[in-house]
Amino acid sequence: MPSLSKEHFDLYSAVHVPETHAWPSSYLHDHPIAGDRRASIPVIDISEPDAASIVGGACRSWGVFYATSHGIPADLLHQVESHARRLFSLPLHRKLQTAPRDGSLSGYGRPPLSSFFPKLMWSEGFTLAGHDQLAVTSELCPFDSFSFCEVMEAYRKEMKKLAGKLMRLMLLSLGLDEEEMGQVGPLKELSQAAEVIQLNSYPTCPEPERAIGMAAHTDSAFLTVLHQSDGAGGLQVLRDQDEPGSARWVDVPPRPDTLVVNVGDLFHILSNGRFKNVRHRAVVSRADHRISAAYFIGPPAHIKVGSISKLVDMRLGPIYRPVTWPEYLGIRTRLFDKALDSVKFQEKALEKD
Ligand SMILES: C=C1C[C@]23C[C@@]1(O)CC[C@H]2[C@@]12CCC[C@@](C)(C(=O)O1)[C@H]2[C@@H]3C(=O)O
Ligand SMILES: O=C(O)CCC(=O)C(=O)O
Ligand SMILES: [Fe+2]
Repeated sequence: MPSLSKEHFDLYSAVHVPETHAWPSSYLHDHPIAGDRRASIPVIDISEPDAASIVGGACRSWGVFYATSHGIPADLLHQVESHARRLFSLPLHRKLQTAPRDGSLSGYGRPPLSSFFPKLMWSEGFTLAGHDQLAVTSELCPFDSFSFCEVMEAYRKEMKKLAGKLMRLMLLSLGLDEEEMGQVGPLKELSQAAEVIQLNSYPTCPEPERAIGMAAHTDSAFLTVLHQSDGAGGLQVLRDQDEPGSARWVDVPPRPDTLVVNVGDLFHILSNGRFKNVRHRAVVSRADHRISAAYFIGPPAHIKVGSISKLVDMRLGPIYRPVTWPEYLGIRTRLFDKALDSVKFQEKALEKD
């Protein structure tokens, strides 16, 4: 069993933020927090007839929106959340027993972005990827692994249907017709799509102004659908489309009956840069133990994602070279924030270094 070193400080009983988890204020306050009402994330009823153009507008300008009429049963969302709470409330040594092994992504541990920062984040994660879910969870909680796995599998299926609808709206807004949509892009091999569920736990923090729940990043997949528990919230997105130097963190608080949808790097590539791969982070609070469940959808492992040819200026060519999701994840493991730049045609040299 891995040892319980200070690397695995128990966040749930903390009365102060140790140095290992104290982030420099220059990092935490790199941009101001938006205070004005204009900075509010679009809320979109995705069942409306004109949803595609509104979704397209939100993806271009924000890279994130709230979806209503999403069709995921409220009861399922509650069950996912309560199973996640129960999982994270297990003793640390039990959770560590499920740390990913033998190349698997699934299990308890720090998300990959953690290795790019000298400080630890005020959160715990549990990743469920592909068909190895059951093995991991039956080891973790033998007493109720069946219901945990059933709930997560039901969640995955519902989320996949929703992701299909969302990607259809996004592609429609980019000018693809029904026939083109079936031939190119994420809908072509939807049944084989790669999916990952990431459960995140952000325990209450005695000094929230010194810690970060999840450091700033973009997601790598096509898109992410996020359910967050009620309460103070914590998700923030970087709004950076105005004049240079005016970027601001905007709160994305929980709203009843809505899910948060954000554009990932691969949809940014697919749209040849039209959709914003939104940078986001999670802050923590003194009062709320927050849970989030992120669903990521990407192409099947063997499919290369390149820009849709209709969206490419023939004189300039595509901005990015085509990549598979596993290849791109590998690049991110080495370059993190610079991964997208490294697959830009103009900047190929970076990745060769
Ligand atoms: C498929 C994946 C996407 C992800 C890396 C991972 O292998 C599994 C966890 C995902 C996650 C969740 C937290 C933020 C993030 C950047 C990270 O470090 O781990 C994402 C990764 C991603 O979007 O690339
Ligand atoms: O918990 C959140 O609000 C953000 C989680 C997130 O960004 C992720 O899992 O990629
Ligand atoms: Fe994320």
